[in-house]
Order: sequence, then structure tokens, then C-alpha cells
Amino acid sequence: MKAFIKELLFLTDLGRIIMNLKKMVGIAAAEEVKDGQILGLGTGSTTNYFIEAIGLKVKEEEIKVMGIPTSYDSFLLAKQWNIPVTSLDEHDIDIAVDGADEIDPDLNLIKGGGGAHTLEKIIDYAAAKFIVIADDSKCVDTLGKFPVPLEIIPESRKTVFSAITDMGGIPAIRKAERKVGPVISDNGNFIIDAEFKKIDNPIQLEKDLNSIAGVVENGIFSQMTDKAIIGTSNGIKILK
Ligand SMILES: O=C(CO)[C@H](O)[C@H](O)COP(=O)(O)O
Repeated sequence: MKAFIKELLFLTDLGRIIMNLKKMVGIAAAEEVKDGQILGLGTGSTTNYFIEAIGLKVKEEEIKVMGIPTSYDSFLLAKQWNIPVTSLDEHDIDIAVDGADEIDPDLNLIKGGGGAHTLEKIIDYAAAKFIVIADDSKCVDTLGKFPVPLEIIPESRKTVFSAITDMGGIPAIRKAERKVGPVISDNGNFIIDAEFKKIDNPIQLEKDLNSIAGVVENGIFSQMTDKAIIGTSNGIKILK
């Protein structure tokens, strides 16, 4: 595995970069995991590489760990890799590793591109250490180009939409693919996306959005990331 990391660090073929960068940071995050730890297993194509790298270490009996998945998707992948699964009821989390849709220089994030941000936030925020992994296309000066995902109670759609509009956002229901109608979250709620274009104060907006009745959770993760492992064409960049 070390040889593979070395090979990826010196990748120069731009055509393979994004996928390989995701794999590179997934493997790098797995290198931080110690035997016996409880892991928060994030959701998304980048985190899938982390879960896979942990699965390989478990298979090779390099480490014994347990995972707490942040979605049905990461639960199924953990099962596929024979990573024992537990819950927050049973264990505290040592390290949570998760992806992001946007990362600002203060390590505030927008997450929820996969609609899993509610459980991701519960698990990532509960971890003793929260590491975000991403390729460098996710790094921005100011959050907001990526619309903020929100999980909402379906009955609250109209009032949530008008509250978001009053706050300067443009809300839209996320439409499902290969199913008619809205995306339904793992918790049975609607996922909506609110465009704010430029978020000057993510800490305040995270609080304000969650104060709207009917909002279960929003996808701004402010002030909680301990470390970001960013994949670039020149190798790995660590942000703290
Ligand atoms: O927040 C998430 C899912 O809800 C993902 O972590 C985020 O969308 C990044 O995904 P990817 O690694 O596929 O780019």
C-alpha cells in the first residue's frame, strides 16, 4: 500500500487526477488509523476510498477497528469490506473521516451533496477527531457556490422555503433520479438545496438555518474540522 501512495504522490497525468486524488486522500486518511479505534465512516465517492483502504487493512489483519456509518451507503460498503459496524450508543468515535463539497480556508465546509449530512453531522461532530478528505477542486475562498443542502420535514416545505427566501437564499427541492419526485433522505425526509452564492458568515448561517421550524439539519459544518487532507496534482496538502 505504501508503494501505491508513493506512486500516486507523483502522479502527473491530469486525465486521471480527480479520481486518483480521491483515492490518494482516502488511503492517506486510512494511514492515520490505529489498531482498536472506532471510526466514523463518512459518505461519498472520496470516503468510499477510505472505507475500502480500511477494509483492506482489516482483511490483511493489520488493524482491528469498528465503524459507525453515516448513511445506508457507507453501511453497505462497510459490510462489503467486513468492517464491523457499531453505533454511537455503544461506542465513542476516535476519528471520523468524511468528504466535502466545499472547504474554506478556515475549514468550514458545505456537505450534503449525497443528502447524508444529518447523520454525517451527528457522527463527525461527535468524533474526538474529524478529518475531511477531498481533492483540491473542493477548496474555495468563500463558501456558497455549492448550494447548501438541507434536510426538511416534508410538511414544512412552504414555510421553510419562505424563511430561506427571507434570508436571501434561493431554495429548490432536490429531484430524484430514477424515481419520480423529490429525493427522500435515509431518514424519510425531503432534501432541498438553497443557493446563497456567497456565504460571508458560515457560523451564523449554520445556526440561522437550523432555527427554521421544519429544518432537521443543514449542510454547513462550521468550526468542527480538525484537519483536511487535500489531494493536489503535486501530492497531499494538509490544512489544520
Ligand atoms: O457530504 C457528502 C454526502 O452527503 C459528501 O461527503 C460530499 O458530497 C462529497 O462527496 P464526494 O466525495 O463524492 O465528492
